[in-house]
Amino acid sequence: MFRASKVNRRPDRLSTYFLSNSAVLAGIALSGILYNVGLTAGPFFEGQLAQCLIAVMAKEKTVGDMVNLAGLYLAVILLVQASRCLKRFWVRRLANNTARSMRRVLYRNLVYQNPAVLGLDEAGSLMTKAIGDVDACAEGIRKFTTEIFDTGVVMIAYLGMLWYYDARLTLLACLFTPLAYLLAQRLKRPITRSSAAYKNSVSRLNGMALDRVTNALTYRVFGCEAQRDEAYTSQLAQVEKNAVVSSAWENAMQPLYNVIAMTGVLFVLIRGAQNVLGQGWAVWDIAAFTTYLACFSRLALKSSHAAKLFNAVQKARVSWQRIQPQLQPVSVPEAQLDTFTAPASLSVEKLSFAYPHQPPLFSNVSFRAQAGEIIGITGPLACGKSTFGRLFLGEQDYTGRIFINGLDLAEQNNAQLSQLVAYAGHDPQLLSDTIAENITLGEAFDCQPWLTAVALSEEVNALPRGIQTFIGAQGSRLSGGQQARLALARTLARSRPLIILDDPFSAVDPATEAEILQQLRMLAQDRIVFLISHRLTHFPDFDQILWLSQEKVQVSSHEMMLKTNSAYAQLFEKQQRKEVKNDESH
Ligand SMILES: Nc1ncnc2c1ncn2[C@@H]1O[C@H](COP(=O)(O)OP(=O)(O)OP(=O)(O)O)[C@@H](O)[C@H]1O
Repeated sequence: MFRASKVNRRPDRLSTYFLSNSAVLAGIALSGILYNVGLTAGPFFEGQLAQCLIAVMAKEKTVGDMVNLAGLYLAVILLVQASRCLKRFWVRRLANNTARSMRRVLYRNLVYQNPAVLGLDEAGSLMTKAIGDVDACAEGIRKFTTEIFDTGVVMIAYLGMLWYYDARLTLLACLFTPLAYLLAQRLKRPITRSSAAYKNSVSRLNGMALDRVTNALTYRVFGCEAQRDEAYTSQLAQVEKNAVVSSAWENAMQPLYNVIAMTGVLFVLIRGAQNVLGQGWAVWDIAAFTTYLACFSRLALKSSHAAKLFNAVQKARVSWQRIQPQLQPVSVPEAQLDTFTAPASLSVEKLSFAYPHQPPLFSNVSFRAQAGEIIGITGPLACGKSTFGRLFLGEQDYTGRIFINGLDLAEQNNAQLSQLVAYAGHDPQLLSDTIAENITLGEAFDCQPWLTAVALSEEVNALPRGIQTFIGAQGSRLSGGQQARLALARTLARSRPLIILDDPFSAVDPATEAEILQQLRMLAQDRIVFLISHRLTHFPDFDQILWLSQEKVQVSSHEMMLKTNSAYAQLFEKQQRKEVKNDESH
């Protein structure tokens, strides 16, 4: 169940992630200001200690005064460091919350996207790449937030201190800091470019690794392993090259920023000494000189960090730009409830479909069906049987209308559609999880009746871990027939008015097919079933037959089809003869 939080409303805006963490931000602000303003206590106490030492040597103060001062210094530093720990904790929490929110939005967007888009983009690798970007973004947010305080606030505090001691000297000595920023601005482009090139090459490499694992068998069978190896190695070399360039741009700049920002120290030493001698713009003692020098060097160091922060933000921006399009708001159901209670009804009116720039696959399909009916769908090879079934999943636009239980399918969103239609396609699409989890998908119900319905319970119960058996990636530890039956169990377990089964028995032997069909008849008494198949063995038992072809679309009973549709009659009789021959040969 997903709550309609701020993040769900505008997940494509970076500010959303900050706004939805206002309490955490308040914690960061409080501890951050305390820590960073407290940092100026360091130079102040160092100056006071230097002055005190001189006074002790001149016998104007005692060693006890010095120890008291050092004790106070220690207490203040402890307080400052405690604030630092708190600030780090809150910043980490902000990054974790952001990463979690982004991952959740990403996951939902991928899962609720049009399945056709998922098919094209390989959802798995898309997700892997996107998660890498989410992590980079969250890390960017963490660094940015940290540096806003550890660099921004602390620099203001140090500057205030310097200004207090000698405003004119501060202006002169700090002139070099903007120069370091200017340089950072100029180098923005090559740093962004090299970072983007590196990230893209890593993404491509990840995609190739995933492709090699997924299609390992195909590459082996077709003898293209060496070719794939070569392509992978060359991409790996490219990644290494890009990593070196990107890291060189990032790291080589730091010493340069440091040198530029520290140049002002020359003025501090000369004019500061003149101040102590009473010949400068201000009148200083040793404490003031020590404090000013310590403050300035820390400020210079911090300003060079600011340039580094800028690079980190640039990197995070590249990642953000890549994932932002995948973080669009989506409408998601409040809860996945089984809403179907009434007996099913279906009305298909003048349904026509053509893929873009292609002639119509079928035109003007019209028929009605009532609860308990099984409709066999067949036709010549590649006539559009699977496409017809998938139209009910809202994958493609069609002309004509489809009503399920009186609801116009075209007006339903993906979530509503999922409540009306259950589907099992060619590809079982099994999860790398247990048998039970593949049926329940996280819901709490008994999966035994569904295993029985697909004639799988005996085989599963014979396994040492029964329904808790892990089936491996894409069900690789099951046979093809077992995979198909498991996918079928998952589909049947969903109480939906329309069940679409696309060639569900291609990997199942005829006896098991007959057993499952018998079960299906009982289970689907209040539902409508589409059974898409080339194999017409059980079509005589079905309530209606839909014949699909470019030339002719026909809906009627099996008997009528035999009399009026010669193509159907020929196909059926040919299969009958083959089955008789097979029986005789056994
Ligand atoms: N996404 C697509 N874009 C364009 N054409 C497609 C697409 N998917 C399928 N086709 C084409 O549409 C036609 C029908 O495909 P479909 O898979 O629906 O037929 P089918 O009757 O189920 O096939 P089969 O007899 O192999 O089971 C085929 O010519 C196929 O190449």
